[in-house]
Amino acid sequence: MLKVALCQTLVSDKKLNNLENAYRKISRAAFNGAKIVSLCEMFNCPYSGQYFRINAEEEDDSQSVDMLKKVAKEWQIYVVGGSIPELCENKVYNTSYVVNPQGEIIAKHRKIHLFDVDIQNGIRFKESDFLSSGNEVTVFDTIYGRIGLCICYDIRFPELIRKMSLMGAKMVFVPAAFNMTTGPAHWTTLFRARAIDNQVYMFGISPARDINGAYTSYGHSIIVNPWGEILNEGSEFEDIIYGEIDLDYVDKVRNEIPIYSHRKPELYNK
Ligand SMILES: NC(=O)CC(=O)C(=O)O
Repeated sequence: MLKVALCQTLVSDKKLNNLENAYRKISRAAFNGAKIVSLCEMFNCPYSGQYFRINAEEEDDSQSVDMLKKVAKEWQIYVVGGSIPELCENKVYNTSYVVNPQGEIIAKHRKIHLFDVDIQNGIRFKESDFLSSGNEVTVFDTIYGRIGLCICYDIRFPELIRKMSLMGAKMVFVPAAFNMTTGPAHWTTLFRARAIDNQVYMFGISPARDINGAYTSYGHSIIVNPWGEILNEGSEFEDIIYGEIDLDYVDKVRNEIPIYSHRKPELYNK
């Protein structure tokens, strides 16, 4: 069994506080036996357009990435570093870095699909006013197997998670920040659906809810198994959500319902 932890942190506009809080939460999760620990989307600044560029960091000169490397090495764990605003050639990306137990970056995902929505009587958000989009599907290898990684709105594109699964991922991490319109409506269903679709473990990692913040996150960080069952789910408050993962269970479910050998992509992959 593999212990995984999701750190649902309360993110403020004080970057150093966010980094210290993330460092403490990751350390506590590792002390409690977690071997893979993940943070939420935009763990170093609020998930709101006006904060992205002023908090953006270049990969080679990043307090946030340095913290991830330090804590991963200290505790000999994998850290999925939620996401941060990444500055590169004057563009800002919503980027997740993954660090191995040696403190090295082993993967980097730039959010592919930007959250541009306008929901009547609900949320209006235009991420593309502030951010540029990534264009790569991200999987990475660990001693526990291959893992997929995407960010928040990316989960709404089933083809993306299917692609990661076809590339060999048995677990998919999704640092995310759903809100009070789409969270109650879609969060749980999306994670359960992608888990059942692809027979993978799905991990959703949200910031804690800040009702006074510029953007109110839903919270409810979640772990779903390949059968679509919720193994653990947080509340709206700060917390660490743990799950015991059995990767043989992925194979068991895939043998019982062999969708990968039954699929007929020639009919629908046009
Ligand atoms: N914030 C996002 O990127 C996505 C989201 O909140 C949603 O899909 O709903």
